[in-house]
Amino acid sequence: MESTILIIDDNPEIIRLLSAMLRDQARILFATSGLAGLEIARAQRPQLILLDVEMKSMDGFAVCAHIMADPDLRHCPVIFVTASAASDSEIACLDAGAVDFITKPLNGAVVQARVRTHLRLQAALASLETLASKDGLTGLYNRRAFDEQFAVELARHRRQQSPLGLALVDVDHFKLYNDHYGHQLGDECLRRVAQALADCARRPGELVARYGGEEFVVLLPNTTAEEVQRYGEWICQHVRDLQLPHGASLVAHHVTISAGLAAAIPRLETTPGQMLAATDAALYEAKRAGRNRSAMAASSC
Ligand SMILES: Nc1nc2c(ncn2[C@@H]2O[C@H](COP(=O)(O)OP(=O)(O)OP(=O)(O)O)[C@@H](O)[C@H]2O)c(=O)[nH]1
Repeated sequence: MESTILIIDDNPEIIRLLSAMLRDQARILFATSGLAGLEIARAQRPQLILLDVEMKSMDGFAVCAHIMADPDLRHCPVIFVTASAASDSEIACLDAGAVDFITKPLNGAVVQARVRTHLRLQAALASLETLASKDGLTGLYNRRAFDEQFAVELARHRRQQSPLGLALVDVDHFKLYNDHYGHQLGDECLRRVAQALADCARRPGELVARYGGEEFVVLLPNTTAEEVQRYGEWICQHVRDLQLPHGASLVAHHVTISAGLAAAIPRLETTPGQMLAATDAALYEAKRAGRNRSAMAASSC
């Protein structure tokens, strides 16, 4: 994927020069003021920002402070472009959160080398982040990523007093599936169920994760109890519709799932652990009632 670099400088001549130096390395965006630059950065999420220090209305340090304070932007590396080569000005740039700085007059080879290094580092970091947040077998988010997002969403729904839905999904008689078909086909079955759950996540913000083993968890933002109940029925049907043979199942001839469901407008004292426990109890109830179905948590969280 081609990288994107945002140049923020109030001197169009510098923008033209930098663009000419870097156009073979990345897609170039530019802004001639700090405010416009921040807007473009939020909308386009560039891989690197080249930021002029000495701008008139909002200087580079102020822009950098906004970038560092924004959770969506602070991972984007900033290289300051400055006319001053004095060491206290270098230190000020690095202290402000920049990863590097380039001094004027601009030297094409130096600019290209520094930018290349930071784009490489950024790409390596992005693939490490993917590795750290995704489950290797299914490609879904892993439990760590889910736990992080769940905490964020719970706090947001508490603030906005809107209902947050949660589903805990378990493949029925999966031990028997493994015993019958072998571990490799068991893995393939988990991939197919994971894909089916991912296909059912259609609303913005819905997050499907592998919770562990043959268990999956789904976060359903702004979803009422009735909607969560319908969602539960829908995913059970969707997995039934896959018609994956399960010759050893005690409930059907094909692979089925059970789902525990909960929805709550979080109170001040509601914790992720409480909501998960309520959902887990509902999953237990769905299993107890015969599997191949969903059940709603009885208690409000
Ligand atoms: N193939 C495969 N099997 C896994 C994986 N992770 C966990 N399992 C298996 O999933 C099975 C889960 O078994 P149980 O917890 O007894 O659940 P179950 O057989 O589905 O029974 P119920 O949930 O009560 O319907 C175990 O046999 C695990 O070895 C995996 O990544 N791949």
